[in-house]
Amino acid sequence: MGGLAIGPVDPFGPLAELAVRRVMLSDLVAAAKFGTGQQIDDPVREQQILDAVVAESVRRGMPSGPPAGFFRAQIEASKVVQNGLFKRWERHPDQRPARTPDLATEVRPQLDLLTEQILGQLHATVELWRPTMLCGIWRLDDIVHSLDELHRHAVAVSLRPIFAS
Ligand SMILES: C=C(O[C@@H]1C=C(C(=O)O)C=C[C@H]1O)C(=O)O
Repeated sequence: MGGLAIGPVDPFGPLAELAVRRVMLSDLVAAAKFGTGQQIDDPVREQQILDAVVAESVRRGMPSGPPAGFFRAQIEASKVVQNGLFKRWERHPDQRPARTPDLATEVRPQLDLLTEQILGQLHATVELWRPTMLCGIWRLDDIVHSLDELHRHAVAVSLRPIFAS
């Protein structure tokens, strides 16, 4: 997972790291859609993801509410990045991606793999969940210091469900 500095004692560290990776993958999603004129929002795909998350949580014998909430936050965060990058690329054509990755064959399979890994980490931390949030003790600053403002904001959105306020 490359160089992200998260304390080894933090049980939510791997989950946070996966959420950051999903946020960063949104750049590829945005490039795929920008290059083909596709809409950012895909409610059908979102519902498929949430339905699969609920089904897999039930299959694993976990409550499905927190996982669904966590994935809703991941989807919101992805759209923060995609909307931000679309605006950036419209304003600055020189910053547009050089390549248009294929959403179905290249990008979504990576998202699907992260979904499985995130569900695994949610399962691994199930004993630590609280009624309203999954209280984390890791340092957000350590994860996001190298990111630009847009991606920092998106990470904050993605981690709201596990960030103790
Ligand atoms: C990431 C995508 O874009 C949006 C965000 C989604 C997500 O984060 O999983 C799903 C559907 C889209 O509304 C995508 O289309 O795959």
